[in-house]
Amino acid sequence: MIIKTAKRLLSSSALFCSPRNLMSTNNYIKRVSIEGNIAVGKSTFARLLQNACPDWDVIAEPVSKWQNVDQTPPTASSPQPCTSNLLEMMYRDPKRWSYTFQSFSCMSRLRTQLQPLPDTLLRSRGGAVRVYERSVYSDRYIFALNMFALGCINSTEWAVYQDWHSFLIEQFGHRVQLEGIIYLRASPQMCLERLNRRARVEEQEIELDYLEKLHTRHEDWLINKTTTLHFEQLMKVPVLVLDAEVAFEQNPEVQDCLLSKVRDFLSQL
Ligand SMILES: Nc1ncnc2c1ncn2[C@@H]1O[C@H](COP(=O)(O)OP(=O)(O)OP(=O)(O)O)[C@@H](O)[C@H]1O
Ligand SMILES: Nc1nc(=O)c2ncn([C@H]3C[C@H](O)[C@@H](CO)O3)c2[nH]1
Repeated sequence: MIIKTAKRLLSSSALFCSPRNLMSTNNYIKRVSIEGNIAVGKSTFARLLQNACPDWDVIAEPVSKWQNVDQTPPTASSPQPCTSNLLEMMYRDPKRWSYTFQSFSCMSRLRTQLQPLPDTLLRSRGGAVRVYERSVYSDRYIFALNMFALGCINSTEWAVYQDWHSFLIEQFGHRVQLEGIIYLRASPQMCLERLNRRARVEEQEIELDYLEKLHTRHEDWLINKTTTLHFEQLMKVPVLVLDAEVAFEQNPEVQDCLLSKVRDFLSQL
């Protein structure tokens, strides 16, 4: 009877409905987002986490969706799907495309955060962990807010964005909450260096000033706590700050140190 009930709970979205995401008496799902400036190393760190903790469900930021927005479904007469690169459009003409970009990025993040848990995660012993690269919260409190401050989103667009963002987050409630945030922190200069080394074509025009503004947004939200937030639970989410200035990619000792900080953090959530 208990097993049947647990199976039903695990296989349904009821999993997300209780205040602490109860999976069974001793088992919780812990959802954590990795936040940080552009090119600080979130994807690299996410891959490191996935390799070190194969039981965890680590979900990448849906950048390729933004680079390939389907315009029309393929038909018999035109079998090649026609796509546009919204990331490139946003960087090329931010005043024209920032609102469109934020609505699409936020929707894609929401979809990601609402994805049902895979069976492997549900079976994991000692509690399930899901890690997202960024979240619906950084969409608003880092990027959209910054675009508004820069005048790339006008006040009507900002009011509309905030209205539907608040409505959706309130409607989905526990299903889109986070139990923790990992903040990868490095200087904007270091991020620019990594960004240039990575050389993503859409990002060629990004300047230090833009990364400095985004850095300040992260600091205000996650360290100084001066950003005005609109969700009570978000104000209380614990934040683990990791020094991402160090080159951890080729350094197993630094990797082990970072991983143990993450494990300790998760064990306390
Ligand atoms: N700790 C590190 N030390 C040195 N280089 C790094 C480090 N972390 C990442 N890199 C390199 O920096 C570049 C950017 O890393 P990555 O793509 O992981 O950044 P990101 O934070 O996911 O970027 P975005 O904000 O665009 O999603 C890559 O070339 C990666 O190899
Ligand atoms: N304007 C804007 N709003 C977002 O919500 C957002 N999220 C990510 N990005 C940019 C940063 C990297 O170039 C690239 C990959 O992270 O996409 C964003 N840009």
